[in-house]
Amino acid sequence: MILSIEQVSISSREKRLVDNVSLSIREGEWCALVGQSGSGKTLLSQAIGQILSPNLQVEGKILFKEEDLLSLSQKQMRTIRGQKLSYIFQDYQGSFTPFRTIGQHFEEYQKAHDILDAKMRKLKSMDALGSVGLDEALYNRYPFQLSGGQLQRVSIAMALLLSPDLLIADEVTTALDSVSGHKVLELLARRQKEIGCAILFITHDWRHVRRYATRLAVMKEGKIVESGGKHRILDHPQHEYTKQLIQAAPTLRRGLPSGLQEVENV
Ligand SMILES: Nc1ncnc2c1ncn2[C@@H]1O[C@H](COP(=O)(O)OP(=O)(O)OP(=O)(O)O)[C@@H](O)[C@H]1O
Repeated sequence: MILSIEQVSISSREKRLVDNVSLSIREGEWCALVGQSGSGKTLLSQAIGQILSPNLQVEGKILFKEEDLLSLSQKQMRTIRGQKLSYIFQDYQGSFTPFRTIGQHFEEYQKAHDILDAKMRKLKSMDALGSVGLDEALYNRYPFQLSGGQLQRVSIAMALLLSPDLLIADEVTTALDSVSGHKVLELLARRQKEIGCAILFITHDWRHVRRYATRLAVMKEGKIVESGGKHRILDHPQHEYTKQLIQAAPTLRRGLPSGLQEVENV
């Protein structure tokens, strides 16, 4: 296992928001985390990298390559984030500083991870842009000069720059139109194969679960109610809530077994 979340709870002063959750992710797998808004998916993913808001308390264990992340200091976590564990968020705009070029973002990211050779940094940045199908000319552009899809591709390039073992992708296509979203995910799937990282993929879109996930966990009101192989869950959901979610998903109601690809209008 690359990641074992063991009996993790997250609480604010008033309330327990994530309740005794356990979940494991294997090397190289694509694990989708689904569930209604407010069920605690984002909080759980933030607990992994210790980027939870300071008003929240977390208990339990999060073993990442056998090491309990919850026992590490912020300084130790900074070396893990980016190098071994990285994030892509829905709000890709917020991940970029408007008055810095794409190249400057790449520069800072690498300097923060002790890549001290300037030539090497430039080379890696250009390579990374190429790896997500973007023209090298974008290096000198500002974020506002790129489309949403291009910016999200830059986010992917940056998140994968140091070949992490685990990528956490939180609703990364929600802010994109469906064509751009589709391209971004196809690219992510290709890059995942090349790098071999595991992905924790938070989504509301069952088409994406069907197409990309290998495993699936379903969250409801702070608990994981069901988890397992994608085909098992899509074809034979056990929990009533999972059944309801699948029934409500328009493209899955047509009754295709999960192994069959349907033609999607994206
Ligand atoms: N810093 C915080 N303090 C108190 N409550 C919070 C905090 N952050 C999130 N919450 C609450 O925790 C619950 C879970 O939030 P979370 O963002 O993890 O849900 P989610 O499943 O990711 O939802 P969505 O699918 O809409 O993104 C929500 O009720 C939210 O309001």
